[in-house]
Amino acid sequence: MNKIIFGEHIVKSFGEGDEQRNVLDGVSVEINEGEFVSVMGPSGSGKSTLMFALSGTDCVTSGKVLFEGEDLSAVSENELSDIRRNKIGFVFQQPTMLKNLNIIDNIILPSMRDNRKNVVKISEKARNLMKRVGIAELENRDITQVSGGQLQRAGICRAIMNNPKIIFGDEPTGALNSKSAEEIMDIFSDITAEGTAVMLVTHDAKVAARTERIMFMRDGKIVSELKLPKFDGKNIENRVEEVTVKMREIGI
Ligand SMILES: Nc1ncnc2c1ncn2[C@@H]1O[C@H](COP(=O)(O)OP(=O)(O)OP(=O)(O)O)[C@@H](O)[C@H]1O
Repeated sequence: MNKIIFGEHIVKSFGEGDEQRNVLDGVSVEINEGEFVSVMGPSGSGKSTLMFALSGTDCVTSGKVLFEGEDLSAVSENELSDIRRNKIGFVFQQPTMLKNLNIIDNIILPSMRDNRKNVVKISEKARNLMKRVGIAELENRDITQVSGGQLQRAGICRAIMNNPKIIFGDEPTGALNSKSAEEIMDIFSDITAEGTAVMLVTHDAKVAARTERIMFMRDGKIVSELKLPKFDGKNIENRVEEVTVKMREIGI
């Protein structure tokens, strides 16, 4: 399996002098093509900071992040923004969409930046993705005229427009009811089956239980990992129980 990301002994500190604190304290992590992974841990344990470090959003204080073998701290600003734009997708709890654009325009906007001439092709791709995630009929709606789950589906379409190698999700189902959350997790599962890796940061055992590898963080370190078989639609209760037991074990 191809390695997409390799983070080696990542340290990220904030503050100076006596105030300096390692929010990531020597984290090593590997994410492979098509892997579905999640990160859990108490509030403030460094989950989002890890996501920002692995995605090149934020630089690391020491250690390395290799993206498909390329050291993110050694590439130029332009190369880094190319990687972030074309190889990485982001999905947040609240999709950040522009209010004056309808759903499809919000989805295609980031792809248009490099490719103004291909608007027909890009729109066609967006329509296919919207169909796939069940929001085909909403393309002309204003972003205020759709549900939270539908908006999140649009956010996922936007994140996968450029066929990224990996999608990072920060509590992507945090604002959704349980049915919508499950549907979003089904979409992530499908995406990983096609080879795109997905890494989710979550507090929700049910979300983590859908992934295949759960990293548990505490005080800036990965203190434990749980591997689960690929989810086949069955026995979610047992998976949630396994995650919950592990959470209790490490005091989350
Ligand atoms: N830019 C920053 N400057 C200073 N401290 C920061 C900065 N970003 C994060 N921190 C601190 O780093 C620690 C880890 O933050 P992080 O957001 O990674 O935690 P988290 O595990 O994602 O928490 P939560 O579950 O609450 O989202 C926190 O104590 C936070 O206050």
